[in-house]
Amino acid sequence: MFVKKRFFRFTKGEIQFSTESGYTFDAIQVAYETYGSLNRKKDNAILVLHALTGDAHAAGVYTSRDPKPGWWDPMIGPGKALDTNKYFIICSNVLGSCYGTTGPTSINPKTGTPYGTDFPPINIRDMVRLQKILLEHLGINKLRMAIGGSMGGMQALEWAVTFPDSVETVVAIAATHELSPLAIAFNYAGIKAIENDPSWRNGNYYSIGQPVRGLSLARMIGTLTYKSHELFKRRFSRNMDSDKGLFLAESYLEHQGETFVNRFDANTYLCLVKAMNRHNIAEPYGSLEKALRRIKAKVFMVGINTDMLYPPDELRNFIKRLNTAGGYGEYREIESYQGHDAFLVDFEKLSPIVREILENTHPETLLNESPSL
Ligand SMILES: CC(=O)SCCNC(=O)CCNC(=O)[C@H](O)C(C)(C)COP(=O)(O)OP(=O)(O)OC[C@H]1O[C@@H](n2cnc3c(N)ncnc32)[C@H](O)[C@@H]1OP(=O)(O)O
Ligand SMILES: N[C@@H](CCO)C(=O)O
Repeated sequence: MFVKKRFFRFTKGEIQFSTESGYTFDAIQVAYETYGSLNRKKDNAILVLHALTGDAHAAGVYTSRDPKPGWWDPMIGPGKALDTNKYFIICSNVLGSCYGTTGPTSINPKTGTPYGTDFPPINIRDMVRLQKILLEHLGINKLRMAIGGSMGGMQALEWAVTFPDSVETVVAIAATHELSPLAIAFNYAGIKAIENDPSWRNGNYYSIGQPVRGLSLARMIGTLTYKSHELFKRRFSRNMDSDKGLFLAESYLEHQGETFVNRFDANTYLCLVKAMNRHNIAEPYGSLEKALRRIKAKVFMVGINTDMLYPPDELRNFIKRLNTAGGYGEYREIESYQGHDAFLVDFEKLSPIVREILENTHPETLLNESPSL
C-alpha cells in the first residue's frame, strides 16, 4: 500500500487555536496520513493515535525506494484488523512533536527561530483538540473509533471525554486516564538526564547541536520501562558482546540511545513527556466521576500483563469506575513477554482483539458503500 504524507496548515486569522495554558499560535501545521476511503455518509472514519515518539506514518510505504512500513502496518490495510476496504483511517502527528506537526523544532513566526523552550506547555487535551480541527477540515463529524496505545491510548480516552458526541468507540491499549506516580518518576529521570547535560543550554542548542548524551540516556531509561524482565532474559541472557566488552543488555541500551538521538529532538522529548505527566482527564470537571459521566462512547481497554508503566489492574479499575459511573466499559488483556511495547510488536495478539471489538460494535458491513474521496 503506497501512502502520502499530507499537511494541513492554518493561521490564527482562519482558525484560532490556543493551548489550555493560554498560548495562541499564529500558525499551525498538522502532518497526517490517511488510508482507505471516506464513504458518502462520512461515517466510517477511525482515528489512530500514536505514542510518545511515533509519527503520522502508521501504515503503508511511501515509495518502493523508501520502503519503511508504518509503525502499525500489520494492523492497517485491506483485510487487516483496521480494514481499509471498510474504514477510512486517519493518523496525525501530535501537537508538540518533531515529525511535521508544529512543535518545539518548528520556526516560531514571532522570532524566526525554533520555538525551543518557548513552545508552550501542552497537554493531551490540546493534542486532541487539534485533531478535532483536522477532522472537521476533512469533513468528519463523528468517528467510528479512536484507538491508540500508550500516549495514543491516553488521547483516545480524552476523545471520549472532551468530544463525547464525536466518537462511538474508544480503544485504549496499554494506557489509562493518568500516569502512575512510578511512570511520572521514570519520565522525571529522563527529564533530568536531558536538563543536566551541559549541551542542553536551557534548550537553546539548535545552532550548536542537541544534548545527545542526555537525550540518549533519557531513551535508555525509557526503553527499560517499555520492555520487561522476561524480554531481557530471553533476548540477552547474561551474554556478552565481546568486541564492545559489554553485556548484550548494555549494548542494546547503547544502541537504543544512539539511534534515538538521530531521529528525535530533546526539547520535543521534554515537551511530550511533560504533557503525559501532567495529563488528567478529570481536571476540567472537578472529579474523575464527573469526567466519566460525560463519556458516551463504548470504551475498551487492553492491558498487557507485563506492562510496568500501565499495569493491568489500573486499566481494570478504570473500567470498573466507568461502569459504576453509568458508562460502557470492557477490559481485554494481552499476554506477552514484550512489556509495554507489546502494542507495537505483538500484532498477532492485538489484531484479533481489535477485530472482535469492531465486529461487535459495528457489525454492519460498509463494503457496499461507494467511497466519496
Ligand atoms: C519515525 C519512527 O520511526 S517512530 C514510529 C515507530 N516507532 C514507534 O512508535 C516507537 C519507536 N520504536 C520502538 O519503540 C521499538 O523500536 C519498537 C517497539 C517499535 C520495536 O521494538 P523491538 O522489536 O523490541 O525492537 P527494538 O527496537 O527494541 O530492538 C531492535 C534494535 O536493537 C538492536 N539490537 C538488538 N540487540 C542488540 C544488542 N545486544 N546490541 C546492540 N543492538 C542491539 C537491533 O539490531 C535493532 O536495531 P535497529 O532498530 O537499528 O534495526
Ligand atoms: N516505545 C514507544 C512507546 C512509548 O510509550 C515510543 O517510543 O513511542
